[in-house]
Amino acid sequence: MTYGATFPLWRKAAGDHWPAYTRHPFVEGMKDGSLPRTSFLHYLVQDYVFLRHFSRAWALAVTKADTLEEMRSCAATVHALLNEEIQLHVKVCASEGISEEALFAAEEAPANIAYTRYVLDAGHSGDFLDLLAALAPCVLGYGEIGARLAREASRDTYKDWIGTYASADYQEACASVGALIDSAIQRRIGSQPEASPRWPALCERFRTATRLEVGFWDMGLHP
Ligand SMILES: Cc1ncc(C[n+]2csc(CCO)c2C)c(N)n1
Repeated sequence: MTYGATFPLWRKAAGDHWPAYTRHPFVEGMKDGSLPRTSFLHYLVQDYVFLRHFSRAWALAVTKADTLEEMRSCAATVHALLNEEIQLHVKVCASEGISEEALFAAEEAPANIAYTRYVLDAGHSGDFLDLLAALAPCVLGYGEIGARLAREASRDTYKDWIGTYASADYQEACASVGALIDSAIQRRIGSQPEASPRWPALCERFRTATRLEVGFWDMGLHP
């Protein structure tokens, strides 16, 4: 999956942290069905909390955008997160006897706090590009993981999760976030972004968010 021109460059700059995230033992456990259900449910409850804060970060992106088109794209993501992606968590947890009230009241794990507050700070202390670089690993990494697991999964245990991120809808959302990043980069630092003095800091944002994704899977695996 390339999802545009910028993402493959950022992914390469993240080095070994990228496969540590997208091929984490938690992911491989969903692939072969060996991931314990308790780990998955613990992850889902934390992810519900994660999505609330992640929605706030995309809402911050609306305020950091320069054009109406950028604003629309970020606002559409806020809508999809709050009204669609969170619903999957509510549904799966309900079927396991975890109520929405319990989800809302869940205590946020330190790795979870670290990740979302890092992304929010990237937006508060930086501009639209800093924020997009911190948001990108989450959105596009799950697109990559979903597409690969749909091809390689050997068990159906986690097929709903895999199906969500492998779906044409989600893959299209990734393509449009990739296009949003490319046009935002072009608009602010031009067609040779790697030559921009801002480039190393943007790669660093992406790399750090990728490391925080690894920490999130670790947290899921060892509740
Ligand atoms: C820890 C963690 N990382 C990534 C995602 C995936 N994700 C988060 S928001 C979003 C939609 C657009 O931003 C997607 C796909 C997740 N659920 N939990």
